Amino acid sequence: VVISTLGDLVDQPVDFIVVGAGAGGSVIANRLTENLDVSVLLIEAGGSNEGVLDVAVPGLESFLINSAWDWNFTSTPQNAINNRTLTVSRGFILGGTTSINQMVYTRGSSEDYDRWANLTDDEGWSWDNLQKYIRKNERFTPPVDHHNTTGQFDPSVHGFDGIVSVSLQGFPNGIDNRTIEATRELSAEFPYNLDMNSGFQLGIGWVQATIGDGTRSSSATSYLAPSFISRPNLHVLPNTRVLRILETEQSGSFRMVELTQDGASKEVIISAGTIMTPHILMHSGIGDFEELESLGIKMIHHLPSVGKNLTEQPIVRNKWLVNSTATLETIARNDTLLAEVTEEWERRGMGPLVDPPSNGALSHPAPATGNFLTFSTAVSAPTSRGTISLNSSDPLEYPLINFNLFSSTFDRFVVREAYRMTKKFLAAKSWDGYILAPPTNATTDEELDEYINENAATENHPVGTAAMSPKGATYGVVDPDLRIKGLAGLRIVDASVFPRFPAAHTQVPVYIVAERAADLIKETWRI
Ligand SMILES: Cc1cc2nc3c(=O)[nH]c(=O)nc-3n(C[C@H](O)[C@H](O)[C@H](O)COP(=O)(O)OP(=O)(O)OC[C@H]3O[C@@H](n4cnc5c(N)ncnc54)[C@H](O)[C@@H]3O)c2cc1C
Repeated sequence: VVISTLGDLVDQPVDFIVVGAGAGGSVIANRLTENLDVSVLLIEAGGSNEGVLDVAVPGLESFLINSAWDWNFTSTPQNAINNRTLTVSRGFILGGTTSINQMVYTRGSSEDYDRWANLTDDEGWSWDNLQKYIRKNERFTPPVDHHNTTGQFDPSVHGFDGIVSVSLQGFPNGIDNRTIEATRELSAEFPYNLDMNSGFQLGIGWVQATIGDGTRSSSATSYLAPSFISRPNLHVLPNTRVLRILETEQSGSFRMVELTQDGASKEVIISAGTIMTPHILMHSGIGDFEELESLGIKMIHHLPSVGKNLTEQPIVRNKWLVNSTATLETIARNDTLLAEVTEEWERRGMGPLVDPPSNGALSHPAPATGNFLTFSTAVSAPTSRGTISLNSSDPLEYPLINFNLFSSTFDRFVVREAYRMTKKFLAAKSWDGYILAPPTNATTDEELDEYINENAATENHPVGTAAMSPKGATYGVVDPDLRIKGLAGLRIVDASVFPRFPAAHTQVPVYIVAERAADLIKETWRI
């Protein structure tokens, strides 16, 4: 049930308070309230997703960046890329960042999760042991154009009964055949991969996205769908920002959030995401004492790893000029055409807006001239590490976000070599007559570095600022069961707990973590 103030809560206190209704928090709120005897208060800083057209229409995703549904953070100047500051988008709305993201569905490789199991000393995080959670999350559905998908994915590795809809593209793209042809011609270096979500993801294949019937499937439309959000034991409080978590009378036990008089009788679960989770912790006195002391924040629990290990994927969006007008720039530049395709989506649920923006950029504003093939190169498992820190004791002020992008020379090497590989791929015969000009004439390492410095951005996939480590380790923020080290009543369930990247986009890994976390919480409380 959606409530507008805490005063609407009648049966206090609730069993659990969940902070943040994004990928992690929505899963926890849903799974814990499957048992009608368990009550949950889910608090979200942003507003409702109901009726927001740009959120629902996959192809309009770029209109959400820097909108009212974005926290609109900015990074600190990044030394390695000419001291540029970078836009940091995070969803400020029910569904969190799953309501504004690009919807690409990738899990990462089996080795990524097996590495998590090693790093945390907990076999429960291995690829094999997480399979049931992958299935609980995923509902693979036919694409909206009902084209024949045989040979475009491997049904044996997918879940068909989960909650978040996933589908292949629902509108043909001008580069589809050229791309598949190129994997045939250059199969040694660019092999066709039937399904990148099998646990082995090298190669080129068809994109899968969190879309059902041509509409975004976010954690709000899935885990908080009407049949769930109407549960009498689930209280959803939007438009409410949590400033701090408060200690109860019993020292070392955290079961209150600032704003409430009566806290949670069992646990508070923080799911505010990689940027805001450490922010809330530090303002609550949980962090590096030296840093907290310098800001005059009351120190409660010394945990120096809070806010450290910030890991982000650098990306360069390489725009190749093409000999075609059938790309998204044509729509983005023409308001009448944009209105037409939006109407087609609203009337029939069809057309070019049923897929995430790709092949060109439906960017806002569109480039004045030219049509482009955007061939992005990113470091999916970067080695640079940054920090989230505070520069004020005011919890309403945004934290300092320093990715330290390219502080590791390895990451830069990867982006340079990846760009060189895009050139090889686009030299296949299937692209003849299509490519008109490269994004840059740079060829040497030095020239490419300058191109990277001017064009690198982030994938908006920050992770790792409240990382898991083995039970008893003197580093890390949470144990492998996601409880904060040394404290009672507090768990973290979001992308901040990743000890390292799965080499993937990040929503699915968060869903997987949260599905397992819900079981861990149920086990603890036998509910
Ligand atoms: C532009 C963009 C494109 C992306 N594209 C993809 C993609 O294609 N595929 C993919 O897999 N991933 C993508 N991602 C990333 C993915 O969506 C996130 O990694 C994922 O949603 C993170 O989940 P989370 O639970 O950690 O945090 P979030 O989903 O961000 O949820 C955190 C929630 O907590 C709320 N919150 C924060 N602070 C407070 C507070 N103090 N009080 C109350 N509530 C608070 C926030 O408003 C938010 O709702 C993209 C992200 C962006 C920004």
